[in-house]
Amino acid sequence: MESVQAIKQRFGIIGNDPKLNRAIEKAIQVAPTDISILVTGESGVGKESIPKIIHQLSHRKHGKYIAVNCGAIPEGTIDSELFGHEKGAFTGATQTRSGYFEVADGGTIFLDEVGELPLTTQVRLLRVLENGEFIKVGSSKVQKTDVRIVAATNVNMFEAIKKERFREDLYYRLSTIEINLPALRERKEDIHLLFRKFASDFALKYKMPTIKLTDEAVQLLLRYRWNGNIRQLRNVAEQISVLEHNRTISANTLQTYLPTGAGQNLPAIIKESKSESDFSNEREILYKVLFDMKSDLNDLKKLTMELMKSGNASEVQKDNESLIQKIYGNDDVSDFEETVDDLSVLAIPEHKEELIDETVTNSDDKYHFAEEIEEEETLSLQDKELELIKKSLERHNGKRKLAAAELGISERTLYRKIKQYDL
Ligand SMILES: Nc1ncnc2c1ncn2[C@@H]1O[C@H](COP(=O)(O)OP(=O)(O)OP(=O)(O)O)[C@@H](O)[C@H]1O
Repeated sequence: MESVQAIKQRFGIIGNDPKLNRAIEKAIQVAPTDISILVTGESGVGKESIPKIIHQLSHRKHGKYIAVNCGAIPEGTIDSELFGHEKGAFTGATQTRSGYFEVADGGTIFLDEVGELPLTTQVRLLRVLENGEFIKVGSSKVQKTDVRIVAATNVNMFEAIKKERFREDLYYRLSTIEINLPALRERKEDIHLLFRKFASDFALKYKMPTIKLTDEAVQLLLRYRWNGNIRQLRNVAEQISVLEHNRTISANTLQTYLPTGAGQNLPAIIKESKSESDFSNEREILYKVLFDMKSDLNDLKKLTMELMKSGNASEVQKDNESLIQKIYGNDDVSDFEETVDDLSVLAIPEHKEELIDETVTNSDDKYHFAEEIEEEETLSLQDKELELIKKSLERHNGKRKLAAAELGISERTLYRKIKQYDL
């Protein structure tokens, strides 16, 4: 059996913390078995290395290893991604497609952010875990697969179970053995070690001398809370490596790279809250309004599509109560039915293609002009959206739930945006 030290070297894992060593040791022990593993720990602690170790040290190492980020796949397509679909199963399913569980037969699937799986997908997953069976979307044929599942989560699963967002039976089936990775703030000894490693990597990458922290800066580094864990430490090391001319970094300089939100354990410079939601100047408020409008517009688009499909306002209202509540606020929701009283206005024009053709041929210049303007606006809105999301996450110390509530979007949408913007 390979030693913990050898594994750390092989997988580029830095640190000597006993809890980290124990987690790696557990991964080595469980690898030869087919037991389902749940890797737990805050975001950015390095959970992704555990399934890789397990796969590489198992008899499945010549099989496929597929990592799936369950939070990043839209709810509507996740079943088809995981289990595949039959031709004609839904609009756009022009061909039969194999899902990850079919492709990874004989290998390992890593389900990252498993707590984000929709409940219907959880049922399918439970079946695979129990007897290796699954059914493609749109099919009635039961198929078999032999896949080892390693899942990971950074949310409190008991909370999710209590809120009925996660099935209890699936949780116990997934977490036969749990491997927990400690938060960076619990690994004080490793913080400076990791920082030095990242500083030397970035010096090499950017062909600049390695940055070095003064003793005071090291103390600050150790006191800081690192809510974003190793990912945040790495980002800070990269920013400083690129931006600072003076390669000796003082505590004051380091502090400018550390968000000073509440709970960050800093020699507190506490900002006074200026407004209810703390969007502190007019420009920000304006962006927030734009952001909200964009979100409402997307919600309205979704509702309109559903109305066009079903043609039945009260049915759509019943299925979308929370969305309607969100758009119409505390106003009487009968506004909604009034608004959509005349459904004919929503009918899709029968000669859609012809209409589009006309636009292109009759007013070619106008068409291109409109296209360019739209692109520019979209781009700048995207920047603002990114800026707002960053600010909100900073303000809430990386807590997505609070940031999503402040931004008025769902946690899933926020999660996708974090991945999209690589935050
Ligand atoms: N011990 C370590 N040594 C060196 N780099 C590490 C270590 N642990 C994590 N990293 C680096 O930190 C970053 C975050 O790690 P990773 O993506 O595995 O975190 P995670 O816990 O899976 O986060 P999330 O829950 O957000 O997916 C990666 O760039 C990874 O390479």
